[in-house]
Amino acid sequence: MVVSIGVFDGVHIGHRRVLEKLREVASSKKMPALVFTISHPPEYLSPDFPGLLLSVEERVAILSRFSEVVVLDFFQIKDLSPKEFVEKYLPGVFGVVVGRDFRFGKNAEGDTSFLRKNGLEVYEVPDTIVNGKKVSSSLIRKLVQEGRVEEIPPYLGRYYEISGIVYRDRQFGRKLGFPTANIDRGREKLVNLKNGVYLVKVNLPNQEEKFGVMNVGFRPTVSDSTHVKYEVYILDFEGDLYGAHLKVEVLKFIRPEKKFNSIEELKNTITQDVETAKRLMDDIINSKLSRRGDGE
Ligand SMILES: Cc1cc2nc3c(=O)[nH]c(=O)nc-3n(C[C@H](O)[C@H](O)[C@H](O)COP(=O)(O)O)c2cc1C
Ligand SMILES: Nc1ncnc2c1ncn2[C@@H]1O[C@H](COP(=O)(O)OP(=O)(O)O)[C@@H](O)[C@H]1O
Repeated sequence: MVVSIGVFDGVHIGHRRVLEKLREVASSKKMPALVFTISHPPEYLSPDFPGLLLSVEERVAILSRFSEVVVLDFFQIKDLSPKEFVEKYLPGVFGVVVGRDFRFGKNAEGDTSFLRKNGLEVYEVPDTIVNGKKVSSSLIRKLVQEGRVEEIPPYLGRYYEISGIVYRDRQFGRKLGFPTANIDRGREKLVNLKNGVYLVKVNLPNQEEKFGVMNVGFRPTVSDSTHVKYEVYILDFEGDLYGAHLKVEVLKFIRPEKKFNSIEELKNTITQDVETAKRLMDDIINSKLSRRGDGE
């Protein structure tokens, strides 16, 4: 068997190169491939850690498109010596495909030379560089936190996406004329987008895709909560989404969140946000159509 080991948070294009190499080595050796994904990075324990890009379930769902996947609980492996790690997880393994600087075990004492000494073939995949920068989960987390979502696709390989179950709230949105699906992102500590309004594309449970406007933040006009809320007003949609699982691609930052002096001002601004979103949506649709017209 050939394995890959790492956190793989985000499953970005650098991770994808490692996964492609894993598949290539496994098929050339006619061996099965397996990814060990470590539930959390060591930085998770630091108070400064901004949060994961994906929940472990979301990550496993993406990794499963490339290979069989097994989750290693970080809290169970973090104190193993390199020798204990190899004995416990790598018996019978032929080779290991990892990124550069791969470390494992207690105090990150294990490295690729330790693996080689223990008879394993090691395939090290070089760093992936985009725009002169090394692609990394921490670089993408920073772009998410700064709301720079349009800059994310070259590193992540797709737009940043949030997902979760739609929950019921106090139903003020529909009174305002803009019902919003509130998304519960789950219990995991996930990175938060900068507070503000975004153009998004929503994947509905029936696989239909709709554009929308998402507000991320505390809703200072109507609440004094400090819990970050994710809520989406879906364009050209009517229906009940309570309990549904939504995936939301975050395409563009529109404006920061504001505290308005009246509900009327809030309502007028949301009306403008919807106009802005419709214009941007038309631009996206037209640019796709014209690209198709170029005969690509
Ligand atoms: C496009 C959009 C932009 C929003 N912008 C703001 C904002 O700048 N400030 C704010 O306090 N609330 C903002 N909100 C949140 C509204 O206050 C919230 O949707 C409304 O109070 C309904 O809340 P409910 O989910 O509790 O029913 C925005 C909502 C949407 C859909
Ligand atoms: N265009 C739409 N965009 C988002 N949600 C909608 C839309 N039309 C209907 N809904 C439904 O309305 C609910 C949101 O209404 P809202 O009054 O904001 O209530 P709540 O405070 O419970 O979120 C959504 O969860 C969904 O079920």
